[in-house]
This record gives sequence, C-alpha cells and structure tokens, in this order.
Amino acid sequence: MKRVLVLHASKMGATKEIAEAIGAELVGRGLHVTVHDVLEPRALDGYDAVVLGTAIYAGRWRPTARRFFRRFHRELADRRVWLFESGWLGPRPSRVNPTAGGRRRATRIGADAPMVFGGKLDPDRATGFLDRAVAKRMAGDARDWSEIRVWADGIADELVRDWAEPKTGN
Ligand SMILES: Cc1cc2nc3c(=O)[nH]c(=O)nc-3n(C[C@H](O)[C@H](O)[C@H](O)COP(=O)(O)O)c2cc1C
Repeated sequence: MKRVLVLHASKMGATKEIAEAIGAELVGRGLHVTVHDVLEPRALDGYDAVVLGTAIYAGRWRPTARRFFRRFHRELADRRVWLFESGWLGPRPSRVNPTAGGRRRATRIGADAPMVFGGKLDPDRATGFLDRAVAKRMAGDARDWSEIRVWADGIADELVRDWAEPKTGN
C-alpha cells in the first residue's frame, strides 16, 4: 500500500490543524496517511508522497521546515511532493503569493510552488512579546476549510490516478 506523509511546521497550532484536515481528507479518499510534526521523521523511506506545510513568520518558513528541507531535499526530489504555507490574515488579499524561499525550494525539488492558505492568530496561544503584540492586533482565523479540502482532494485525485493498478483483461 502506498503511503503519504503529511508534515507540519507550526508554532501556534494553526498550520498543524490544516495538516490534520488535509490528512483526514486523504484518508477519506482511501489513502494511507501519517500526519507528523516536521521534526519527527528520521527518514522518508516507506513514504511515496509528502505534503509539507509551514507557517510563515516574517516572510520565512519556520526554522524546523527549513532544516527539514535542507536535510531531505534529495529524498523529496525523488517523490511526489506538495507544499503549503499558512499566513495571511484578515480579508482575503486579491493575490496571495508564496514566499520567495518557498518558490525556490519548490523549484529545487521539481514541485509546484507552495499553495498559500489563510492563517490564524489567537492571542491566547501566542508566547513572547512580538507574537503576543501581533496576535492581539491581528487576531482572527482566515483558514478556509473548504478551500483546504478542495486542495487535498486535488492531491488525492493525482495520487489515485498515478497509483492506479494497470488495467488488465482488455
Ligand atoms: C510575529 C508574527 C509574524 C508573522 N509574519 C507573517 C508573515 O510574514 N507573513 C504571513 O503571511 N503571515 C505572518 N504571520 C501570521 C502567521 O503565519 C499565521 O498566523 C499562521 O497561521 C500561524 O501559524 P501557526 O499557528 O501554525 O504557527 C505572522 C504572525 C506573527 C505572530
């Protein structure tokens, strides 16, 4: 059975919840899925596809996601990989661009540029002066669960098609 690894690099939990929703959608489509913090994997052996999501802080991927990518970029280049970033808050901007670092990493492994989802800021989850100050000013939840499910469904469509058993008996 082919396996999908869904990884999240989250500081306050919003990106982790997006990764869990993606994982649940893929499971609903009959795929074998593991959802983990990006810190966990010691190797990617046994996983045929990877979905990697990171929160964006100050225009950059989380340090744990950057480290993961540095360590595993060769293994990622050998697999189907989808990337997503979670960041913007408030009303949906007319155009949302992935970070420059995210685009560069995607190119390096032959993946599409990261999908960008809205994020969430909850002052109760923020620690540290800066995070608390920003979270108070920009508190809100811009995640669009149907958009997230549709994106995950697109991944499932591609994987199911790629992994379909060759037809016999014609
Ligand atoms: C200090 C701070 C800086 C942030 N910088 C950015 C940013 O540069 N771009 C962006 O899109 N979102 C930014 N955000 C919003 C977060 O990325 C967003 O709230 C995200 O969903 C948090 O994910 P997490 O809960 O998984 O850590 C920032 C938030 C804080 C608190």
